[in-house]
Order: sequence, then structure tokens, then C-alpha cells
Amino acid sequence: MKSTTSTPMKVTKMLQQRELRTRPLPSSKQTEKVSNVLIQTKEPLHVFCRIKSLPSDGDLCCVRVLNSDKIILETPFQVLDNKQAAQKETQYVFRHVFESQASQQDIFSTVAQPMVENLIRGHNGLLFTYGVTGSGKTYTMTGDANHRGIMPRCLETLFRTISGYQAKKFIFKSDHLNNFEIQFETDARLERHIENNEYFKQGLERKDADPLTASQDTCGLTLLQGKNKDNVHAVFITYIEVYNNSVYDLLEEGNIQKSLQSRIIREDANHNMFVHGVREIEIKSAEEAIEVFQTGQKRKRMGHTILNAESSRSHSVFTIRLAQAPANSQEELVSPDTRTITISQLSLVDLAGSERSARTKNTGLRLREAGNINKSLMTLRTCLAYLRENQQQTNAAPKVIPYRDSKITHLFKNYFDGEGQVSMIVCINPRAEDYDENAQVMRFAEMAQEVQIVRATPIKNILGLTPRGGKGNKISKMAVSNLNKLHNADEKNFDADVRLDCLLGPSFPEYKIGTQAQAESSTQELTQYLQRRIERKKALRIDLESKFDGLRLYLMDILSENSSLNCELKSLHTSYQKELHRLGALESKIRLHESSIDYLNNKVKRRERQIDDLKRQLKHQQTLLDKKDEEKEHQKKKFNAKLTVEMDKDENHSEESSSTEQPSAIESLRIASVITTISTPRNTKYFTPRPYRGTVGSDKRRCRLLTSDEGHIIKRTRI
Ligand SMILES: Nc1ncnc2c1ncn2[C@@H]1O[C@H](COP(=O)(O)OP(=O)(O)OP(=O)(O)O)[C@@H](O)[C@H]1O
Repeated sequence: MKSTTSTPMKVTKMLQQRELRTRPLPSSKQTEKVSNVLIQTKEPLHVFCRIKSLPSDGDLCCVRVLNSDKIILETPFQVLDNKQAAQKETQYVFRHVFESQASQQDIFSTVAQPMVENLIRGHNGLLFTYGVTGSGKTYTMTGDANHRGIMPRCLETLFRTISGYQAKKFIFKSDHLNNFEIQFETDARLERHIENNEYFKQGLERKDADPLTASQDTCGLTLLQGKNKDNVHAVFITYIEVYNNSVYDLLEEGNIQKSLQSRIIREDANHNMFVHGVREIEIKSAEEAIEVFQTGQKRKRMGHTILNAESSRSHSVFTIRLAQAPANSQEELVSPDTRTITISQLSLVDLAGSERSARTKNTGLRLREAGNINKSLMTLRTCLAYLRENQQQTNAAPKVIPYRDSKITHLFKNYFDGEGQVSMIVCINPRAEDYDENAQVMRFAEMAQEVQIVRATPIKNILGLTPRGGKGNKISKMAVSNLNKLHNADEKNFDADVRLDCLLGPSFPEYKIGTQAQAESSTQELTQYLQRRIERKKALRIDLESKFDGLRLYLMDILSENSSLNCELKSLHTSYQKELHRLGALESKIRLHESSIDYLNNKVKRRERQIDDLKRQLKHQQTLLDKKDEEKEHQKKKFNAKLTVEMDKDENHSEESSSTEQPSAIESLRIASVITTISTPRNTKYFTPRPYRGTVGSDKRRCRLLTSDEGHIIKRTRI
């Protein structure tokens, strides 16, 4: 047995480089105070492996699990050729290997749960499933009613964790440029009202809950750490598919039957890629999210291949975006500044299956789809290979990563460039027939986990708002509820924000007033305590005033910056308009040229058709001529034969007559006859004058020979 071991994964060697980077916002000292601090870490791409169970007991297997992170791929005997005497084994190492009996919850808690926790902490994540058709990618990502996959579990866990810390709906509003705006409560309330009315209108028509939602398979879901209790959270989802290298919004408004409009990928102000014009839906529960997902799912392109009855013919990307910002005890945002918003996203990608057309026997549209799927997966492999090469060969000039060659890599460019954690689940169907594809998938997985992703982790520290673990909000809520218990109408309306009290120092001291001495010492203690609080309050006030001054300066700075940006924007707008105008002129010129090209093309086509007609006519004429020639030749031959017969007859006759009349006379004259004029010179070649056998003019009396100019025409007459 021959055994080779592939490069082991460098799991333990991650997080080697840690450096602190400060990225100041444009201009002024004040902006530095509100800068985003970025911590950069390097992490390898996390690659997990999930092995599906064999479809039936009799099937041969080509994968053997060694332990929780190693597998062996064995070449099945039917694949071995004569040269390979021994069976070849290759060992592959993963971050974790899930055997066929691993449950959906096992996969979720090992792979996706840390990513949801990261999402709540404000970090991005990309998780994709990769493998051949039918290997269990969709099962892993979405699952079914009884075995819910990663996506519904992510939603369930997220909503459980942020429960009680959700923002009121429509407070965060997408600006359609990959960011969020903060809406006034009155506007948000109006939108909520409209939505409620719509909901009740549709209420009667609503169908039963979807099996994915209705499932009871939620055990094992835990509350996650990392939530900022000073923040309120809003969850948004988008669902897109990449089909034949075009991007479609599966949640596009309108009828399900309606054909979807292709979307473009754009870069936002922070250089993040996003699908322009995609519909982002704010959701308030996991059930609502899954309902929306199911609507999109109905629009997804599925097809039947020989290898999988319900095969995904497109790559689908389900993205959960979380917006969070500091809020007060009434769950109202403390600042309308959009920079207080932390946005993080988790993209769950179900890649279409790679496949060999020879096995799937695809034709027509299916073949084209398969070609596009394989091409985009190839681009993904190339991008990762180049990334790895650039990281390993630091001295050589870096290769340009061809992200733009495929929509899927273009969309996730930021992740590979370091905007979040990237994980991949490699799904394996261990059947011996799938050996070749599995070997390819393994090679890709091996290469992928050598790619180091540089991660920049934003830590929000904006406008002096620091996380306090929700302590202020908790105290405030307690105070309000205590006042409510007093049943005093005036106090019930008490709306003070007492959160700042906790900043004034330690809790109120206990005091005893049993005896006078106790009362005096308690009073003294209390006086001191209160004086300390008053001093602290004074210090805080001074600090607050200086902060106000700072803020005022900062606002002035922002205003001046804003006005200069506005000027810049105006000039940009003017030049944009100019460019637009120029573009319009160029487009009309192009259209003009295109129409003249079309006209010329048509003319050329017409001419070509005429040439063809003429050629056909020429050929026809040629055939007719050839026929005529043949006929003439035939007639000539006939005539010559006749002539010969006649001449022979004549000769015999003359011999006979000369033997009776003049036995010694040489009869050599040719018989004159009239040969019709042969007009065509080409026919001359067929004319073979008979050799003259006799003395010309020996008997002028009997024979007279007439020739034409060319000597072709002979007239022989018997006198
Ligand atoms: N781990 C598993 N346990 C049980 N059944 C599974 C498992 N993995 C996949 N299956 C079943 O195998 C079939 C094919 O799986 P699935 O549709 O997820 O494959 P896929 O890789 O997404 O295929 P495609 O690329 O063609 O979309 C499904 O019926 C699914 O229920």
C-alpha cells in the first residue's frame, strides 16, 4: 500500500500577527477622537468536511475517516490502471471532519455558531458549502423540516440572543447603498402602522407556517455571548442567486412568476461590494425570516440532473445583516449620527454543485448552466490559489486576483481581502464512483486552508459612547418600574433618564440611626458621601461642558467639511452631468454607427446572395454547354462512323467499277460530301480528317476536293 500525506493544515499557527492600526476620519483633531480603531489579525480560511452516508449498503466507499480532523481518500480498484499496482491513499487534514452520523446541530454549533456570535459582536462572516452535485450542500445549509440546516438555526439563535434588545421596526432604514440611516420615530411609527394594516389585510389569505419554521427541532440552541446591552439591534435579510453569471434578487418585489431583473455589483463608500438595488427586508423573528426565504426559494432555479433530482443550478447567497446602535432605556437611539451604527453581516452561500458533463449527460440549457457553474467555481479556485501564491511569495510581484471574472468572487472580494471570517464546508459523497470529483474537491480544500485572510476588526468608539454592559439602562428601567408601583399619576409620568446616576460613584451607603451617635456618624458619612457625589457631579459637568465644547467644535468642523463636500459634490454633479451628456452623444453616435453597420451588413448579405445566384446560373449554363458538347461529340462520332462506312462502300464500289473498267487505275480520291459547317472552334479538336490515300488531283475528273480556310471543311463530290 502506498500512502501519501498532504500538507497539514496550520490551524494552531493562526493569529500570529497582531497589530493595532488607527484609521482617522478625514480632517481635524476632533475626528481622531471618533476614529474607528481597527485590529488586524491573520487567520486561515476555516475548512470543514462533512461526509454524507452511502446511499445504499452495497455501495463501495472511497473515503475513510481517521479521526476528528483527518480523512483518507482511497483510489477505488475500478479507477486504478495497470501501471498502478497498489491502491493509492491520500490523507487530508481539516479543521474538523463530520462523519455521516453527525447531526445538523453538531455542524451548526461547531461551524456557524461562532460566526453568529461574531455577527453580534459586529464582525462579518462568510460561510459557503462546496462539493459535487448531490453531496449534501443544500441539506447542510438549509436542511428540511425535521433536520433544519445552518441557516434557520443561525436565525433562531440570533433572535434568541438579541431578544429584549431589538430596535423598533423601521428605525434603521437601508439607504440602498449598503448602509443604514436612522429614521425619526414619527416616520418609523407611520411605516409600522402601514405595515400592520397590510398585514391584517393579508392575514386571512396567509398560508400555514412553513415546515422549516414549524419544525420543533430547535433543541440545543443556546444564548450567545457578545451582545452589547447598551445597543438596540435590527436584523435585515437579502437573498440573491447567481445564475449563468448574472445576479438576481430572489426577494424582488412583485409576482413570483415575474421574470427577475439582472442586478449589478457595486462598491460602496467604504469599498465594500454589494448588489445594487437589492431588496433588504427588516425582520423581527426567525419565523418571519424563513417565510421570506421560502418566497425567494420558489424563485430559485432548480433542475433535474442525473446525479440529483432537485439540483441547484445557481449559487444562492442568503445574507443576514445586523445593524446596532446605542439606545436609551426607552429603546430610542441616543444619537441620530449614522456613525454610531455598527453594521455586520453573515453571508450563507450554497454553491451550485461542480460536475462533469460526461457523468451528468447534460445537453442544451443544462450543459450551459453546468459550464457556467464550473467556470465560476474555477474562478473561485484561481482566486484562492493566487491569494495563497501572493502570500507565500512575498518577494515576487503580487499577482492580480481575478475576482471580477465571476460574479460570486466579485461579490465576496472584501471577505478574501480581509473584511471578515471565511469558512467553508466541503461536502463529500463517499461513493467510489465520485472518487475523481472528490479528489478534485479535496485538492481545492487543501489549497484553500493555506490561504491566510487578514482580518480588520472594527471597534466602535464613537462620540465618547462606551459600552457599559447595559447597567445604565437596567437601573433606569428599575427606577421607572419602582415609581410606577407608587400609583402616583405625576410620578408615573416621570420620564427622567437616571442612567447617569450610576456614574456618580459607589452605591448609596447603608446608615443606622438607632442612637444619636450612630445618627451623627451616619449623617457625617452621608454628608461626605453626598459631597463626593457633588464634587464628582461638578467634575462630570466640567467634563461634559468641555466635551460639549469639543462636540461643538467638531460639529462646526463637520459643518464646514460638509459645506466643502457639498461644493465638491456640486462640481462632481456638474461634471457627472457633462459626462452623462457626452455619454448620451457617444451612445447616439454608436447607435448611428451600429445602424450603418447593420445597413452595410445587409447590403453585403444581399450581394452575397446575388453572387450565389449568379454562380448557380453559371453552373447551370456550364452544365447545358457540357451537355451540348456531349451531344455534338456523339453526333460527330455517329457522323464519322457513317462517313467511314460510306467511304468504305465508295471505295469498294470504285474498286469494283475500276476492275471492270480500268483495273490498274488508282482510286485514291476521297468522296466528296458536304460537311456542314462546324461553327464552334472548340469542335475542331473533334474533327479528325481522314488520311488521304491517293494522289491528289490524279483524277480531277472524278474527284474534287474543297477545303475551307482552316482546312476543316471538305466537300467531296462525285462527278
Ligand atoms: N448528511 C446527510 N444526511 C442525510 N441525507 C442527506 C445528507 N446530505 C444530503 N442528503 C440528502 O441527499 C440529497 C441531495 O442532497 P442536496 O440536495 O443537499 O445536495 P447538493 O449538494 O445541494 O446538490 P446540488 O449541488 O445538485 O444542489 C437530498 O435528498 C438530501 O436530503
